[in-house]
Amino acid sequence: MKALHGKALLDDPAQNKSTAFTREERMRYGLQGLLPYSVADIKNQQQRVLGNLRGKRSDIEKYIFLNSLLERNQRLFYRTLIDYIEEIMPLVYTPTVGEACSEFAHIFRKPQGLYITPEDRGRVASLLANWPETDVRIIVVTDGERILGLGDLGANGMGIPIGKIALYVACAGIHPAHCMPVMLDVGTNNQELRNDPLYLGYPHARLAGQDYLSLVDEFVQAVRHKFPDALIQFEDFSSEHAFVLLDRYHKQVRCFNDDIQGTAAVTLAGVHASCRITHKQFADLKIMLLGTGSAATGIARLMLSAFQTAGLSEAVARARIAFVDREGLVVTARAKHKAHIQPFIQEQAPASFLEAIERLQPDVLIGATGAAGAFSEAVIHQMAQYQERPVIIALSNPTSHTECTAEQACRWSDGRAVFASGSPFPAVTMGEKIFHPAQGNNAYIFPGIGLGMLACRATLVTERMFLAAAEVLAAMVSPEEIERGAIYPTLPRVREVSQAIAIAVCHVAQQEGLATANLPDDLEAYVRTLMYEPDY
Ligand SMILES: O=C([O-])CC(=O)C(=O)O
Ligand SMILES: [Mg+2]
Repeated sequence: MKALHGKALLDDPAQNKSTAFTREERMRYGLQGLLPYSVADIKNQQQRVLGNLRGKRSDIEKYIFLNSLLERNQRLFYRTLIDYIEEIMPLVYTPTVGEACSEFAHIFRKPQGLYITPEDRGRVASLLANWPETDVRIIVVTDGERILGLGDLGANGMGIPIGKIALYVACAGIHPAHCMPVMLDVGTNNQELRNDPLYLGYPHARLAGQDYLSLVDEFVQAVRHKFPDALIQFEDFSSEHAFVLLDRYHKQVRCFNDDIQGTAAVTLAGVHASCRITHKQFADLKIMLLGTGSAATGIARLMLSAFQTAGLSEAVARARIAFVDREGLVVTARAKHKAHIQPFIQEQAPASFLEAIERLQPDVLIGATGAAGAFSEAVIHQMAQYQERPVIIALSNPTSHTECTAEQACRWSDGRAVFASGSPFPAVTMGEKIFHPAQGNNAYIFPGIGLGMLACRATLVTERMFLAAAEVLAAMVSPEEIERGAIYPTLPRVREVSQAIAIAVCHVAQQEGLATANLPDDLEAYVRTLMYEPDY
């Protein structure tokens, strides 16, 4: 790290300690006179941060405040995020990050991350060379076409890679200097954005076809060249591009798609854990998925492998997974199907959503539609009619797009639903009982995958790593959490979860012959040494 002095030191977010510089440091670094008298410590500074934060009237103001803290004092930001994760994660991630993306061009303060546009074709490598860090290990990239459940937000989607990177640091202890958020700003088809005089992105229709693919290719190749140890996380692409890009790169480059694979692993973990509440065998479950996008398809694919691992034949496993969309059960009789769900289409008579629940009587209902309210009262009733403890997982983000709220799932099932959701919900009180809904967000998975990849330097990310991550996560749900009806650990345990997932990733990488790092026997201690603990 460059040795800075005086005002430049106070202006560097990675090195700034502000009022916590000691008298001795103030003398050594030419800071005398530049700070008020009192010497604070990080705990003391945290109290000031929390006071200011809690005084803000709206979540978006809190987001802006926290983001400027990150730009002033990285260690204080991360220390506070880690120590108060239940309070602060929803402000830097879902749901607030959704609003922050929608408002991105209006609340913009200071550039963060790397932007690549079609005008940079042919010189993407030189853009990467402008990045101030040299040892990049984690890249989160989006093209902004499907931001959470909010659709095409163009370059406003930069909020997502920034938020995901904050979670890599807070939830898995990846050092901030190893992380790079990237916006592949290929334009937007959101006319309203393009008409906004304050819009900051490339103000044209989206690149398509070969023009699009060749720009992504150039980016991926430039990363390989400039940052050969980096893992690329694809985030919030349209489903179509998500599958095309994953197919194109996953056997060549260290990469994964979080919406397909991360969401699948977190969901699989929740389904596994739910069996401890419902007292069912995993291999006996029937799963119904609402939605046919990247998340739903990713879940079906991973679930299929998990069922086979549990001993089912491929045919039997397939028959346990049903898709429903706007038109009802997805069956062969219907005219057109998306290629990626082809393997899961059932040979059955058509049925509406409610009829499909009646006919198939699924144990688990999973929503990944982006369609608010898709789990209506009638749907939850129908699930509760056939299952003593229906498992309802409403994945869509942000909260405004959730399939149903925790309160709805609880009330409409007479308190019997086992519920989890992508965005957080507060506890629900019903009579004497308090329900603690768990958050089934890929934040429990991707940070640990990244940490594991950083530890073992595997050349590729594989499905077995996500299966292992799901098993680890499910096994970490404590008896007390299960007792409370939760199918995920509480958020303050997320660093412990990420560490365990990282170790599992190392094991899989070794078994699959993909690890290139020399790993010591005591992986637990080793992984812990890699985890950044922000402090002065
Ligand atoms: O960002 C999140 O909270 C989960 C996610 O990947 C998505 O909804 O696209
Ligand atoms: Mg996403």
